[in-house]
Amino acid sequence: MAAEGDTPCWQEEVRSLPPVRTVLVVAAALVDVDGRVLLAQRPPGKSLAGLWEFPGGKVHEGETPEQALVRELREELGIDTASSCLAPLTFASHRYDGFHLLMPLYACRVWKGEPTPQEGQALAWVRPARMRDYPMPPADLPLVAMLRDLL
Ligand SMILES: Nc1nc2c([nH]c(=O)n2[C@H]2C[C@H](O)[C@@H](COP(=O)(O)OP(=O)(O)OP(=O)(O)O)O2)c(=O)[nH]1
Repeated sequence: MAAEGDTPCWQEEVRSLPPVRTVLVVAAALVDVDGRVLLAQRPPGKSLAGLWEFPGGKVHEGETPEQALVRELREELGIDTASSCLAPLTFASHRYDGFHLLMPLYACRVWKGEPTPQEGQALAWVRPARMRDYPMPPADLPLVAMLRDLL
């Protein structure tokens, strides 16, 4: 066993951080028949503008994560899917300034309609091996490595 003081994870743990609220955001890796994943670019004016993300958004009061994701995919991309078409894949847990993001990522391979930007955002179908070419929020970086193994 490594000594606690020698490991980077331990160093991070002992830093004293002020308490913040945890925000639950759900996201989808929409996977097409060629194994490509849909990324959306965050529009100007939003936090993390210009970075590429998995479609999704915040879970509202009273919603299940799956209901929230079905709603977000309809609102953002104009597609319909169902809770039963969402397979839990992995999650991100990341401290931002002012809040802590907890983001389950679901795989979705079945939906109705053609994903179309409903909010002016750019879309790109990207192979997991090419995602490094698309700058993503810091919370997403561990997910990219996992997607390469999981999909
Ligand atoms: N949908 C999505 N959000 C992500 C990803 N990675 C990541 O850090 N986020 C963050 C960005 C936002 O802070 C939050 C998603 O919030 P949102 O999409 O519902 O709302 P928003 O853009 O208005 O967010 P904000 O301006 O209030 O921060 O999660 C991702 O891959 N997909």
